[in-house]
Parts: sequence; C-alpha cells; structure tokens
Amino acid sequence: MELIIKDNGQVASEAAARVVARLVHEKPNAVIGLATGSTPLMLYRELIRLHKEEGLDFSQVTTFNLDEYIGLLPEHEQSYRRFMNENLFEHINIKMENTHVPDGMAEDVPASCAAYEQAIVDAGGIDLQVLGIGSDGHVGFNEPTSSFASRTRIKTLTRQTVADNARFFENDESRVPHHCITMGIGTIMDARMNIMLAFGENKAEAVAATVEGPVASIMPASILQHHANAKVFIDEAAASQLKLADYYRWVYDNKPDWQKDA
Ligand SMILES: N[C@@H]1[C@@H](O)[C@H](O)[C@@H](COP(=O)(O)O)O[C@@H]1O
Repeated sequence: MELIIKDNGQVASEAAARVVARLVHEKPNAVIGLATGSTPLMLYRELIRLHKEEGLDFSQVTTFNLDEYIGLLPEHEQSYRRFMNENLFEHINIKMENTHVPDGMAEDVPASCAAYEQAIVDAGGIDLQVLGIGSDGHVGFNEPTSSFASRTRIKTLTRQTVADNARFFENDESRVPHHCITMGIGTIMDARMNIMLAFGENKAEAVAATVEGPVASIMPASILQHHANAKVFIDEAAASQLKLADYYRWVYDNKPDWQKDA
C-alpha cells in the first residue's frame, strides 16, 4: 500500500484527482469505480474543475458505483444515483448511459447483482476504483466480517453505519434503509488500481488498522494490503494513529515527481 499524507483533505483530493486524470488521459475509455459519502466530494469537485478548466474529457469513460440503498428510488434525495448525478455526472461530459449504480429498486435482487457483475466484466473490468472507508472499516457497504471473496450482493448495514448515516436522513435512524446492494470485496480487489480516501480524526483508527493491522475480515479495508496497486490518500488527522507515518512521508518525499501522483 502506498500512503499519501497531505495537510488537509483538499490537497489530498487534488493529488487523487491527478491520478484519475492521468488514467483518463492515458486511457480515454477507462472504467472507473466510484464511491459516495462525504469523503470523495472534494475529489469530484476537482475532477469537475479539471473538466471545465483543463478539458479533461469523460466522453468515453464508463463508471460503476460501489453501492446503493435498497428501497430508495433513483430520484430520492439520499439515493446514491442522485448523489452521483448531482455531485459529478451532471457537471462533466460523461454519457449518462455509461454510468452505472446498483439498482436499489430491483425486483429480483440476486439477478440484478449478477447482471451488475457481468456488466463490469463486459466493460473490460475496473481500471481504477475510488474508495472511502467507514468508521468501522467498511468499504462500499462491505461491513465487518464480509467475505473477502464476496461479489455484488445484498447486505444488512450495521447499527454503527445506520447511526453514522442518519445525518443524511434528518438524524432519524428509522429513515435510514437497513439494506443495500454493494459490490463485494472480491469485486473491489479485481480493480486494477484502488485509491482510498480518508479524512478526519474519526477515520484515524480504521486507517491505522487497515494499513498496519492484521488482514482480517473484521476490518474489511485491510484486504487492500493484498492489492498490488492500492494508494491511500489521507489528511494529517486521519494519519494521526499510524505508527509509521514518518516513514510513509519520507517514502513519498523521496519519489521522483513523475511517480508521485502516478
Ligand atoms: N457506503 C458508503 C461508503 O462507500 C463510504 O465510504 C462510507 C464513509 O462515508 P463518509 O465518506 O461520509 O465518511 O460510508 C458510506 O456508508
């Protein structure tokens, strides 16, 4: 795993955006996996800026989102489809038909999940997957003890995640859907590159366990230790519990410039 520690989330997100932009320049028809939550918002804002000011071209890009709540219509205020439209897709030149979010209203959920997996394969696989991390170490909605071999499927959220996400539902936990569809950890591990973002003190424990703890399904993100090309972009607060933070900074500072955001 490669650690990129920046002073704040904005600078870290700009560095992550350069990695995405480089991929899109090199492979205009790249397949990008996307995440929701508050964490990737600065990354998406920077990608929008790169599109508007520097002509970053998304016209041939395909995207697959990690997850979606079960039972929310795409137009629901808190659906991840709506989140993606409002925070990224409507502001860049991506073709809407090339954007994919799991269908939270599917009548046949297992069939819909299998079709999602197949669509990823048909698109050539995910080149770069953007990830956030839950305070309990979940990625996508793969909650603790999710199988490392899992594929896209229905999951039940933990109480912790329901409580964490209640802020988006007028702080009313009873309004938070308790089920979701999420790419599996196996799906995420198939991506050719993973970039995880984590900002703020409340992610510090999960980041330390992910990077320096044992690989264990109780801390789902820790599987990234087994990924050949995983980068973790964090701010100082999220880095605050890392034992080897100085070493990661030293490694990064000693890289040639061309390798820093590659
Ligand atoms: N399903 C999402 C995750 O993909 C996200 O990474 C995480 C953290 O959210 P936030 O970035 O708002 O802290 O929680 C949500 O439940």
